[in-house]
Amino acid sequence: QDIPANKYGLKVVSDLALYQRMVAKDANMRMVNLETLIPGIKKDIRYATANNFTKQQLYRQALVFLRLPVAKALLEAQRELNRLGYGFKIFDGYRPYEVTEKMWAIVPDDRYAANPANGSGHNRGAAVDLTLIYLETGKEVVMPTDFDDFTEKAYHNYPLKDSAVAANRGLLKTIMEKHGFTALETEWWHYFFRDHKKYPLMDIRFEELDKR
Ligand SMILES: C[C@@H](N)C(=O)N[C@H](C)C(=O)O
Ligand SMILES: [Zn+2]
Repeated sequence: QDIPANKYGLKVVSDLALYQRMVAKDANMRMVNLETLIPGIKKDIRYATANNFTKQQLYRQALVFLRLPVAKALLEAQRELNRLGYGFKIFDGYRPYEVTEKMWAIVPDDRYAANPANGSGHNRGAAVDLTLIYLETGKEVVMPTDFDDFTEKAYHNYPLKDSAVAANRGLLKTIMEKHGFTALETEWWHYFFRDHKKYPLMDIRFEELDKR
Protein backbone atom coordinates (compact mmCIF):
# COMPACT_ATOMS: atom_id res chain seq x y z
CA GLN A 1 0.00 0.00 0.00
CA ASP A 2 1.26 3.46 -0.84
CA ILE A 3 1.40 5.53 2.34
CA PRO A 4 2.15 9.23 1.74
CA ALA A 5 5.15 10.71 3.57
CA ASN A 6 4.74 13.70 5.90
CA LYS A 7 7.03 16.72 6.38
CA TYR A 8 9.61 14.54 8.20
CA GLY A 9 9.55 11.97 5.39
CA LEU A 10 7.62 9.59 7.68
CA LYS A 11 4.87 7.42 6.25
CA VAL A 12 1.74 8.15 8.27
CA VAL A 13 -1.69 6.67 7.47
CA SER A 14 -4.22 9.48 7.85
CA ASP A 15 -6.85 8.29 5.38
CA LEU A 16 -9.56 5.97 6.74
CA ALA A 17 -10.07 4.26 3.37
CA LEU A 18 -6.36 3.44 3.18
CA TYR A 19 -6.44 2.01 6.72
CA GLN A 20 -9.49 -0.10 5.77
CA ARG A 21 -7.70 -1.46 2.71
CA MET A 22 -4.74 -2.42 4.90
CA VAL A 23 -7.07 -4.27 7.29
CA ALA A 24 -8.75 -6.06 4.39
CA LYS A 25 -5.31 -7.31 3.31
CA ASP A 26 -4.07 -8.20 6.81
CA ALA A 27 -6.51 -8.65 9.71
CA ASN A 28 -3.68 -8.06 12.21
CA MET A 29 -3.67 -4.39 11.17
CA ARG A 30 -7.11 -3.89 12.70
CA MET A 31 -7.31 -1.42 15.58
CA VAL A 32 -9.52 -3.11 18.16
CA ASN A 33 -11.52 -1.23 20.76
CA LEU A 34 -10.03 -3.00 23.79
CA GLU A 35 -13.37 -3.17 25.58
CA THR A 36 -14.77 -5.46 22.88
CA LEU A 37 -12.01 -7.98 23.61
CA ILE A 38 -11.68 -7.41 27.37
CA PRO A 39 -15.14 -6.32 28.58
CA GLY A 40 -14.93 -4.28 31.80
CA ILE A 41 -11.19 -3.53 31.47
CA LYS A 42 -10.39 -0.67 33.85
CA LYS A 43 -9.31 2.60 32.25
CA ASP A 44 -8.15 6.04 33.33
CA ILE A 45 -7.82 7.90 30.05
CA ARG A 46 -6.32 11.15 31.33
CA TYR A 47 -5.70 12.38 27.79
CA ALA A 48 -9.51 12.52 27.39
CA THR A 49 -9.51 15.07 30.24
CA ALA A 50 -7.40 18.12 31.05
CA ASN A 51 -5.83 16.17 33.94
CA ASN A 52 -2.64 15.28 32.12
CA PHE A 53 0.79 16.84 31.65
CA THR A 54 -0.37 18.95 28.68
CA LYS A 55 -3.29 20.41 30.73
CA GLN A 56 -5.42 20.03 27.58
CA GLN A 57 -8.08 17.51 26.60
CA LEU A 58 -6.39 15.62 23.76
CA TYR A 59 -9.04 12.95 22.98
CA ARG A 60 -12.78 13.48 22.57
CA GLN A 61 -13.53 9.91 23.73
CA ALA A 62 -12.08 7.90 26.60
CA LEU A 63 -11.33 4.85 24.43
CA VAL A 64 -8.44 2.43 24.04
CA PHE A 65 -7.58 1.02 20.62
CA LEU A 66 -4.77 -1.45 19.95
CA ARG A 67 -3.80 -3.59 16.96
CA LEU A 68 -5.46 -7.00 17.12
CA PRO A 69 -2.35 -9.05 18.10
CA VAL A 70 -1.46 -6.48 20.78
CA ALA A 71 -4.97 -6.57 22.26
CA LYS A 72 -4.94 -10.39 22.22
CA ALA A 73 -1.60 -10.48 24.05
CA LEU A 74 -2.96 -8.08 26.66
CA LEU A 75 -6.01 -10.34 27.13
CA GLU A 76 -3.73 -13.33 27.83
CA ALA A 77 -1.63 -11.25 30.22
CA GLN A 78 -4.79 -10.04 32.02
CA ARG A 79 -5.99 -13.66 32.41
CA GLU A 80 -2.71 -14.60 34.04
CA LEU A 81 -2.83 -11.54 36.29
CA ASN A 82 -6.39 -12.35 37.35
CA ARG A 83 -5.22 -15.76 38.61
CA LEU A 84 -2.77 -13.86 40.86
CA GLY A 85 -5.48 -11.50 42.14
CA TYR A 86 -4.57 -8.49 39.98
CA GLY A 87 -5.84 -6.78 36.83
CA PHE A 88 -4.74 -3.99 34.51
CA LYS A 89 -5.78 -0.36 34.42
CA ILE A 90 -5.06 1.26 31.06
CA PHE A 91 -3.91 4.86 30.68
CA ASP A 92 -3.38 4.89 26.91
CA GLY A 93 -3.16 2.72 23.81
CA TYR A 94 -3.28 3.92 20.19
CA ARG A 95 -2.58 7.67 20.01
CA PRO A 96 -3.17 9.61 16.78
CA TYR A 97 0.04 11.16 15.41
CA GLU A 98 -1.32 14.72 15.77
CA VAL A 99 -1.47 14.14 19.55
CA THR A 100 2.21 13.12 19.60
CA GLU A 101 2.96 16.45 17.90
CA LYS A 102 1.03 18.33 20.61
CA MET A 103 2.83 16.42 23.38
CA TRP A 104 6.27 17.10 21.86
CA ALA A 105 5.53 20.84 21.74
CA ILE A 106 5.17 20.71 25.54
CA VAL A 107 7.81 18.07 26.47
CA PRO A 108 10.48 18.03 23.71
CA ASP A 109 12.48 15.32 25.51
CA ASP A 110 12.50 11.84 23.97
CA ARG A 111 13.06 10.14 27.32
CA TYR A 112 9.43 11.03 28.07
CA ALA A 113 7.55 11.79 24.83
CA ALA A 114 8.12 10.57 21.30
CA ASN A 115 9.68 12.95 18.78
CA PRO A 116 7.25 13.36 15.86
CA ALA A 117 10.25 13.11 13.53
CA ASN A 118 10.33 9.41 14.54
CA GLY A 119 6.74 8.79 15.64
CA SER A 120 5.61 6.83 18.69
CA GLY A 121 4.81 3.17 19.28
CA HIS A 122 1.42 4.54 20.39
CA ASN A 123 0.87 5.98 16.88
CA ARG A 124 1.31 2.41 15.62
CA GLY A 125 -1.28 0.98 18.05
CA ALA A 126 1.54 -1.16 19.40
CA ALA A 127 2.40 0.51 22.71
CA VAL A 128 0.37 0.70 25.88
CA ASP A 129 0.58 2.75 29.11
CA LEU A 130 -0.82 0.85 32.08
CA THR A 131 -0.65 -0.08 35.74
CA LEU A 132 -1.92 -2.84 38.03
CA ILE A 133 -5.00 -2.94 40.24
CA TYR A 134 -6.08 -5.34 42.99
CA LEU A 135 -9.00 -7.39 41.65
CA GLU A 136 -10.80 -7.44 44.97
CA THR A 137 -10.90 -3.67 45.55
CA GLY A 138 -10.27 -2.25 42.06
CA LYS A 139 -7.64 0.02 43.66
CA GLU A 140 -4.32 0.73 41.97
CA VAL A 141 -1.24 -0.88 43.47
CA VAL A 142 1.40 1.60 44.63
CA MET A 143 3.92 2.28 41.88
CA PRO A 144 7.10 4.42 42.18
CA THR A 145 5.38 7.52 40.74
CA ASP A 146 2.12 8.71 39.25
CA PHE A 147 1.52 8.13 35.50
CA ASP A 148 3.50 10.56 33.32
CA ASP A 149 5.79 11.63 36.12
CA PHE A 150 8.73 12.61 33.97
CA THR A 151 11.49 12.19 36.56
CA GLU A 152 14.19 9.61 37.17
CA LYS A 153 11.99 8.03 39.83
CA ALA A 154 9.89 6.57 36.98
CA TYR A 155 12.93 4.71 35.55
CA HIS A 156 12.98 0.94 35.84
CA ASN A 157 16.46 1.08 37.34
CA TYR A 158 15.60 3.72 39.95
CA PRO A 159 16.55 2.20 43.34
CA LEU A 160 13.44 1.94 45.51
CA LYS A 161 13.61 1.73 49.31
CA ASP A 162 10.13 0.22 49.56
CA SER A 163 10.33 -3.44 48.54
CA ALA A 164 6.53 -3.69 48.03
CA VAL A 165 6.62 -0.89 45.44
CA ALA A 166 9.61 -2.52 43.74
CA ALA A 167 7.68 -5.80 43.66
CA ASN A 168 4.68 -4.09 42.02
CA ARG A 169 6.87 -2.52 39.33
CA GLY A 170 8.58 -5.90 38.87
CA LEU A 171 5.32 -7.85 38.61
CA LEU A 172 4.03 -5.56 35.84
CA LYS A 173 7.33 -5.98 33.94
CA THR A 174 7.44 -9.76 34.38
CA ILE A 175 3.88 -10.25 33.14
CA MET A 176 4.29 -7.88 30.21
CA GLU A 177 7.58 -9.40 29.07
CA LYS A 178 6.10 -12.89 29.28
CA HIS A 179 3.40 -11.81 26.84
CA GLY A 180 5.58 -10.19 24.20
CA PHE A 181 6.03 -6.65 25.48
CA THR A 182 9.25 -4.69 26.16
CA ALA A 183 9.61 -2.01 28.83
CA LEU A 184 10.66 1.58 28.13
CA GLU A 185 13.53 2.11 30.60
CA THR A 186 12.47 5.68 31.48
CA GLU A 187 8.74 5.08 32.14
CA TRP A 188 7.54 2.16 34.34
CA TRP A 189 4.04 2.38 32.75
CA HIS A 190 5.02 2.22 29.02
CA TYR A 191 5.38 -1.05 27.07
CA PHE A 192 6.02 -1.72 23.37
CA PHE A 193 4.68 -4.84 21.69
CA ARG A 194 7.08 -7.08 19.78
CA ASP A 195 7.88 -5.97 16.21
CA HIS A 196 5.99 -2.74 16.84
CA LYS A 197 7.60 -1.08 13.84
CA LYS A 198 5.81 -3.40 11.44
CA TYR A 199 2.57 -1.56 12.22
CA PRO A 200 2.39 1.76 10.33
CA LEU A 201 2.10 5.11 12.08
CA MET A 202 -1.48 6.40 11.99
CA ASP A 203 -3.21 9.73 12.35
CA ILE A 204 -6.88 8.73 12.41
CA ARG A 205 -9.12 9.90 15.24
CA PHE A 206 -10.97 7.49 17.56
CA GLU A 207 -14.33 8.70 16.21
CA GLU A 208 -13.36 7.50 12.74
CA LEU A 209 -12.07 4.13 13.94
CA ASP A 210 -15.15 3.54 16.04
CA LYS A 211 -17.60 4.03 13.13
CA ARG A 212 -19.51 0.88 12.32
C1 LIG B 1 3.79 10.60 27.06
C2 LIG B 1 4.05 9.22 27.62
N1 LIG B 1 2.85 8.70 28.19
C3 LIG B 1 4.54 8.28 26.52
O1 LIG B 1 3.79 7.49 26.01
N2 LIG B 1 5.83 8.44 26.16
C4 LIG B 1 6.40 7.69 25.06
C5 LIG B 1 7.89 7.93 24.97
C6 LIG B 1 5.74 8.07 23.73
O2 LIG B 1 5.29 9.21 23.58
O3 LIG B 1 5.76 7.21 22.82
ZN1 LIG C 1 3.46 5.33 26.48
